[in-house]
Amino acid sequence: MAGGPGSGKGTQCEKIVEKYGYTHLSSGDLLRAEVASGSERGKQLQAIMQKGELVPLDTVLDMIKDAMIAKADVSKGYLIDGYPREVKQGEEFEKKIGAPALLLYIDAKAETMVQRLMKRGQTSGRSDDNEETIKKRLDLYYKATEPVIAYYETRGIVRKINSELPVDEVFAIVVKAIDELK
Ligand SMILES: Nc1ncnc2c1ncn2[C@H]1C[C@H](O)[C@@H](COP(=O)(O)OP(=O)(O)O)O1
Ligand SMILES: [Mg+2]
Repeated sequence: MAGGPGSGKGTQCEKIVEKYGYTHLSSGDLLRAEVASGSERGKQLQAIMQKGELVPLDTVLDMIKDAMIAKADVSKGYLIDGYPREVKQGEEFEKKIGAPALLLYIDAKAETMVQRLMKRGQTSGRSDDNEETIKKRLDLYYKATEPVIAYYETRGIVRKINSELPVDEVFAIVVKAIDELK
């Protein structure tokens, strides 16, 4: 699953997990868990995320891979949220893990994403949900992450989802895209 910060990825993932029982892996959540553990690596990650930058590729990919392996026996499938963030991450994922079956592209306007993040920032406790970091995250999204979508478009696995709609309407489109796969 791809989409800008605040586009609604986490919200839709939660609903997908509820309906399909897939294993949800959010690269952001994995990284935040590492930060919360207070480890040395967590401290380095915190500094990078606070600036709205991308953490080193190998760190994220190893975390995702470990989490996938941990669930391999019981998983009905994996839902990966917020990764790849740049084309290089996508290429490495294919090499180390495999090719994804579907890319859900959760699409909202920049203005909408900023509004949602500012609102989320009132309660999320996320140190990157502030105006300055949000702006950097959006810039980075347009620069680094949008090309990822073009990369997967050439393989015909991208389904673009209009995330300007209310949550349940967005989810109805998501369900259609997933069910078409089966
Ligand atoms: N379709 C929608 N309509 C209105 N608000 C939405 C929405 N989808 C998500 N939101 C809200 C929930 C959150 O407070 C905020 C960001 O959503 P999120 O799921 O945390 O985004 P992401 O994981 O892509 O950063 O926007
Ligand atoms: Mg999220």
